[in-house]
Amino acid sequence: MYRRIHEALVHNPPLDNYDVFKEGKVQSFFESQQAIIALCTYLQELLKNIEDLDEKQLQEEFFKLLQISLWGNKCDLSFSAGEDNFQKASPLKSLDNLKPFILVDDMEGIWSVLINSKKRRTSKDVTRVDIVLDNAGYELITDLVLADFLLSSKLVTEIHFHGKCIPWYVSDTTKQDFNWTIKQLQSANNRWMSRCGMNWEGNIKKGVLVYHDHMFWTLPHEFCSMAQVAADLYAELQKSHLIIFKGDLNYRKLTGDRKWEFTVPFHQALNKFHPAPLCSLRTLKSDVQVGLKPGQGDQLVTSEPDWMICGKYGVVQFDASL
Ligand SMILES: O=P(O)(O)OC[C@H]1O[C@](O)(CO)[C@@H](O)[C@@H]1O
Repeated sequence: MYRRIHEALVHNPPLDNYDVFKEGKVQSFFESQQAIIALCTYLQELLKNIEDLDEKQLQEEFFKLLQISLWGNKCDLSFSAGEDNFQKASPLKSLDNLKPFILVDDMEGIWSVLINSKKRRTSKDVTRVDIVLDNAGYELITDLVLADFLLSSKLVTEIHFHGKCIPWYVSDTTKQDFNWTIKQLQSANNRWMSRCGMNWEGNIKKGVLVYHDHMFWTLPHEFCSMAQVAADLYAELQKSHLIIFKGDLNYRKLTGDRKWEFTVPFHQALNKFHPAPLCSLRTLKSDVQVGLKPGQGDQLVTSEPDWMICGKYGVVQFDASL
């Protein structure tokens, strides 16, 4: 459907660049303004003392921002059928209450990759994290905040974002959305927001924050076929130390969208897709889930029949093997 909409527009200049979902995405950004201010303020305060944080404190901050990025995935215009589901509550205050809804928590494994690579790094080495983006609006801000923290803490030296070439699943991020968001922050009437926008623009200019897009992300293939279907993209991802896949649709494509038993290991469901250590930050909106403990899924089926599609639960799921 999204390709059809794109096709209809692309053949009809001057509408060929028109994004029919732009209005919804812009509204989602402005409706989440208080949450965005809270996040930008938190980040700027954190950056003031980032050099003084010890390893434990750095880990705590990383876990917080990773969870913020996970729950940012609740804000999605395809899930809410275009209806209002913006981030209204303060994202930092709600983290403790949301913790019980994380069904798989592999944050420690992700941390090990980052801290070990920081410790091993010489001044010439690059540590690269790739973030395969999902929704624009509030979720994208959470991803940019996480990226800024990773760079500023020197846990990594480069962040590569991957977005969609055409408007997709209503609110998915395109290059236009990415650039628009950074411009909006720069010119915002709030000093912390504008400082974030200026820093991020600076990081783009320095080449440590890079935006990529590729048609593969809007083709129907499961990710285990990437090496054959899009060898160039697979080779690009192989340069990464950690790939973060955001959102439900990416999870479906990681696991081949099959009706797996809940206890099947994530590694098995990836079906040999291992360009680099990878993780998924996803709130559950569709009926595929792997890597649960025995009985965990069955218990939820009984207590909450719509647990897989209601967007209330989340996973931080990691696979290290190559
Ligand atoms: O933006 P996300 O997290 O990828 O969610 C998209 C999901 O929303 C839906 O469009 C509706 O739930 C699913 O088909 C799809 O997997």
